[in-house]
Amino acid sequence: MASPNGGVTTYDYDDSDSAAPVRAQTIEELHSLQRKAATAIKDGASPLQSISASLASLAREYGPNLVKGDPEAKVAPVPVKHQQASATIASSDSSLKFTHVLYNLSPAELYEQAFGQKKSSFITSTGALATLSGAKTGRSPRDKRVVKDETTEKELWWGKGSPNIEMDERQFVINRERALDYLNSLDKVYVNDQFLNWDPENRIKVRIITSRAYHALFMHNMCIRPTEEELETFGTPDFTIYNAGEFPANRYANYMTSSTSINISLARREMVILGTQYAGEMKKGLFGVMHYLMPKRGILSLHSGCNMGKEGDVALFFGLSGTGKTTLSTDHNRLLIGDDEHCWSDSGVSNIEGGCYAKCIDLSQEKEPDIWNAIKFGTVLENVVFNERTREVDYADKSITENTRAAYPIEFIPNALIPCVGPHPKNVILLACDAYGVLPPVSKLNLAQTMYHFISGYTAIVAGTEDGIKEPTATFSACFGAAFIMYHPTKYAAMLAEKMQKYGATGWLVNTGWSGGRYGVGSRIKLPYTRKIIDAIHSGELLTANYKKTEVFGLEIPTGIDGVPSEILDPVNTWTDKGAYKETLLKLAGLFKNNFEVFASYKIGDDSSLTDQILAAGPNF
Ligand SMILES: Nc1ncnc2c1ncn2[C@@H]1O[C@H](COP(=O)(O)OP(=O)(O)O)[C@@H](O)[C@H]1O
Ligand SMILES: C=C(OP(=O)(O)O)C(=O)O
Ligand SMILES: [Ca+2]
Ligand SMILES: [Mn+2]
Repeated sequence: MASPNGGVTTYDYDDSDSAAPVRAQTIEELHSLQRKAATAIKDGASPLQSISASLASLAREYGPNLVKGDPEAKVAPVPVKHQQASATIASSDSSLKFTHVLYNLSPAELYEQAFGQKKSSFITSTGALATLSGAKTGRSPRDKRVVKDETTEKELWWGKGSPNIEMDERQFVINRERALDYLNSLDKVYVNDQFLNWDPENRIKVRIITSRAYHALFMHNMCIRPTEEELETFGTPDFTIYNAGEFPANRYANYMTSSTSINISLARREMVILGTQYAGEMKKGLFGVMHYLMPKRGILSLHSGCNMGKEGDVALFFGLSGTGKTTLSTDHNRLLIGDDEHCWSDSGVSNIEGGCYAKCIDLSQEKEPDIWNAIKFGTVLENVVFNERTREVDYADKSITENTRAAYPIEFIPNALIPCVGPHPKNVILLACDAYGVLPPVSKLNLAQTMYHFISGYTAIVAGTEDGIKEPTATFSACFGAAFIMYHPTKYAAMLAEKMQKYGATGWLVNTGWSGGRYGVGSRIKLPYTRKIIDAIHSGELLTANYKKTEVFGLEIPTGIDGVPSEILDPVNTWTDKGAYKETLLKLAGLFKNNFEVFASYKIGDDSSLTDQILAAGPNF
């Protein structure tokens, strides 16, 4: 204590002061006082037994020697009971080894695990967990394989344009065994049991088994978090992910074209990941599964963000990765239902996930305050660059990738609507990030045009989200998410048309991409303008505005919107070289026409007049 006298500082080293001493006699005792026993997951064998079954080789009756808890905790292993039986049918040395299972750890525990595990995990100045996903910083769609069997051969979309590249059942179980052998060879694995879909009647139980603590935290944030009671009665999962992404696929195996492989067996209800640690692979993989399961129940799965106004008006934001679903659905004046994956059933909309996965390249506090503030303790920051000393993140830095990401639980957004469900949508907004700069910032669509553009799914793939993409590249991604759909696009389109008609939703096409010239010449439409456009859609202002029709694409464009310079509403005004504009417009129209040819022979819905109208809703030139 500082002495009040003469400015001389003295210190009191007396041990016999009045402060109560801690009630510990030894340092170990003191440490044990620090942590209060948690009531969390019971030590009972039931989740372990179920995990053991998940991790079992198909050639053995029992799983590996699993034990709950961290090996570092140095408690004697108490293996799951039936494991003892496996000793009698032990088939290799690996069955003598114990693998510790860390089950549904909390974010704080996962932070500590991540720090111990990798040199690449750090805490940032705002408390987020910054980490690296390794060699892959985006999805690898060319390495996705789906088991083609008698059922899926008939049911799924295969061939040109389809995301489903086939593999057989045999190769699936070989890859599964490779992943399991890797996971079982580790001292510890992380297991999360969680849910998908906020609609209680259509909730799916998922289990994620992974070698990396950051993957477990990512899925903790992204899937719906069970309560303790829900976990006790969790039982057997409906779908399991084996994430052995740190270990490569065998590139000499059948159907493999690289050491990265993402495999889905719908019959086995399993996904195996080898050779990629990009976390988005898990969430988007499960999305594919929902695209299979939900339509079977008459529920439409949507690659869209979703929010709701104070009056209960719901809007969907369809768009391929990086086109603005997360940014535009996270709106301070509206309730966030979800940023990426939804279901539309007869009772309304529901979010599939429990969290958001925002791109954070060039993130600014001013333009995206809610996302900015969500980057705090518990949030996973993938592949960002930060100051070595202050640990402040530099969101402008693309040294690792342009696809830097933040994954946070949805309740980190202050106006999230929990549970994440809402009534039937009023507005269906198709986000197209046009790298050619010729699509209007906003157009009102009739039903046939909405279907035409939904099936076309024209946009740019922005740099980084997919392996090998270095700059915005024009693409047609059916249903604005062709990489994730399972059935033919027209199946989803017919369902969307039926629901939009039934519930009277209005379609809009919003260009969040370029204006005043193509990528490299023009510039990206300013986010504040896009926000004003979206506001005018929500408020109903755009329903009653004055419209004119564009040439070639025949789009209805408003002549004025509050807060948006009128001249940008018609893209021709923003191009200095009008000849180049027309040429580019025709080029894009030609691409649309070519792309749609494969869909021209499909009937959409029961109403064949709709099919004709959709065909006529494309560009005319
Ligand atoms: N006019 C605009 N509209 C929407 N997003 C824009 C616009 N201009 C720039 N952006 C940026 O584009 C990115 C959109 O990404 P995001 O919302 O995460 O896409 P998605 O959720 O569809 O994958 C964000 O980084 C956002 O800041
Ligand atoms: C996570 C992804 O998508 P989105 O940008 O739509 O969230 C992705 O495509 O890897
Ligand atoms: Ca003292
Ligand atoms: Mn998103």
